[in-house]
Amino acid sequence: MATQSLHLHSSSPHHLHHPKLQYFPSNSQSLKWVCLKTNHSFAALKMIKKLSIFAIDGRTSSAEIKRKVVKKKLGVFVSGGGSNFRAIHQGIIDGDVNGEVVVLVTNKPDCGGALYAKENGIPVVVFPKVKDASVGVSTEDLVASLRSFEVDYVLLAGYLKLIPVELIQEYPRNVFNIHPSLLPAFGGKGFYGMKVHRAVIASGARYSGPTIHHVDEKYDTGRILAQKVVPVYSDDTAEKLAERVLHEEHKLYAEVAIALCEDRVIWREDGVPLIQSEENPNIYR
Ligand SMILES: Nc1nc2c(c(=O)[nH]1)N[C@@H](CN(C=O)c1ccc(C(=O)N[C@@H](CCC(=O)O)C(=O)O)cc1)CN2
Ligand SMILES: NCC(=O)N[C@@H]1O[C@H](COP(=O)([O-])[O-])[C@@H](O)[C@H]1O
Repeated sequence: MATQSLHLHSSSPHHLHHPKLQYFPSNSQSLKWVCLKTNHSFAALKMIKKLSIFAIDGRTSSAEIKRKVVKKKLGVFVSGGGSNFRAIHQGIIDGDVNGEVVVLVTNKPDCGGALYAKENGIPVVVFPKVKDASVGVSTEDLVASLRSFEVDYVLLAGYLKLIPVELIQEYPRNVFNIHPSLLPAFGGKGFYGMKVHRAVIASGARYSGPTIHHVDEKYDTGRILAQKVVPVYSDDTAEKLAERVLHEEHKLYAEVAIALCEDRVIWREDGVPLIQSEENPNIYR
């Protein structure tokens, strides 16, 4: 593979024109890093700015480069089995998600997600306090705890309690949730777990699917970031539909986690979050 030096030019005030930052792409996939001469490469420039100045011996792939970027710290909230949490964690283990789960928060300290966290050495925080028990933290202590873990993003994954406004104010654009229907349909207070799928089937809807959205003060009213359509069949039970939707949830949340950890979630002027394409930074969805 021919090697080429990377001369960085940006209209940003932080010119990154460093003759010593030589990047020798080792495969065609890395070529996108070469000739960053337009504003659209600013995301890539930010990525590179985080890298130390280092010589690349020509064997380093862009995936290895990504791994040298500082990992994002994730705080995951669960109330049940935690299969979405495990899907995100598997994405980290596989090297696809450039992050780490630094804390698991739950209102059910014995749930499957909490047990998985303990088995994997991930600290568990109980919120809100369990009734009539000393276990659990206050809202103030929860926020302080997330800050102490230096959490960058809060990901709700089957968490069944209302996130307090104090946390949302502390993390104004950094809390996301997955819901098992195509919001705004079948969302809000009372719509969680199998209740959602039963309502979808009872309505006669022909399509359902997961939604990942920004979290605001109310249940399921935050702006939508990502969705995937799943067919609803005439003979579907709530359990069969739940299984079909959950399969797509795992893929969608891993995709969103990858984008978040690569700073590829961009906010439109009207407040809608978009995912910037990894292949072409001019494309958003
Ligand atoms: N501030 C926010 N908090 C939470 C949101 C949100 O969008 N904003 N999303 C929920 C997750 N969720 C749907 O995606 C959801 C979870 C739970 C409920 C609900 O009605 N809960 C019951 C209590 C259930 C229980 O304790 O077992 C209730 O509040 O009466 C609706 C939607 C997470 N938090
Ligand atoms: N309204 C919130 C809600 O219903 N969330 C849903 O709870 C399930 C948790 O499964 P998991 O614990 O295996 O990830 C998921 O289907 C998620 O969409």
